[in-house]
Amino acid sequence: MVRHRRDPRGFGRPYRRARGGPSFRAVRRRHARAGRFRGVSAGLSFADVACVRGGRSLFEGLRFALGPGEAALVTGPNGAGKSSLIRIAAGLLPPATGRVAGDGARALLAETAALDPELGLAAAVRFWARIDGHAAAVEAALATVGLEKLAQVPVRLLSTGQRRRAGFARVIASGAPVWLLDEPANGLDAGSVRTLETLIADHRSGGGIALVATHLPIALPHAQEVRL
Ligand SMILES: Nc1ncnc2c1ncn2[C@@H]1O[C@H](COP(=O)(O)OP(=O)(O)OP(=O)(O)O)[C@@H](O)[C@H]1O
Repeated sequence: MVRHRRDPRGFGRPYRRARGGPSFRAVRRRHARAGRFRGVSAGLSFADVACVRGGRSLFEGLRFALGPGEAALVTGPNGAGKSSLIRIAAGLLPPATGRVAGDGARALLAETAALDPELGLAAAVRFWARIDGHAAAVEAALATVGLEKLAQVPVRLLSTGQRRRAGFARVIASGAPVWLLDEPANGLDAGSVRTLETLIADHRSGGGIALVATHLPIALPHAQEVRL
């Protein structure tokens, strides 16, 4: 007899494992983890923000507001200022004018993963997770991005896509409700992009926020579009 179990993500239909897809237990675990922001307020807003770099105005009057479970997709041609916008959101670059406000810790996935190349992967991610007070979250974060078998491998030996996923593990392990993702799909194969989309969806369904700058297609259902 086939036992149908309700989809743990609450889609109201039985969970059917796709070929090569995650097991029921894995999905349920991931979903439970993603639910950790319920009841915690998260927010991110830009009010009339302008950005000037090297004396050149990149954008001005930028406004948007994200609440729990929401996402924004930042798009635009090369040099439009997508990375600059993410850096402003992360507090690494001051806006020329306007105000950025929000609730909850922010985690940044930038072009470089900022992981010590000489350390083993788990140790390198743990370095940041400790600072964020979530050292115990590293193992699960590596498993979530499918890198658990490479935990002892020095970061410098990882492939481009693996390094990207390692950066994502760092974001997950931070426990921050606000994710700032700069070109998260760069270097990822098609399967890893699907995983990335699922992780962002899980994060949002748990009340997290995602601000995503990308020039590659990423499915972000019901996201606001910020076009530069
Ligand atoms: N530190 C800096 N000093 C001066 N100008 C800078 C600095 N960093 C970036 N810029 C300029 O700001 C502009 C926007 O750069 P940014 O990286 O934000 O664009 P982007 O939209 O992310 O581009 P891409 O799609 O190519 O990644 C570029 O013209 C870049 O040369």
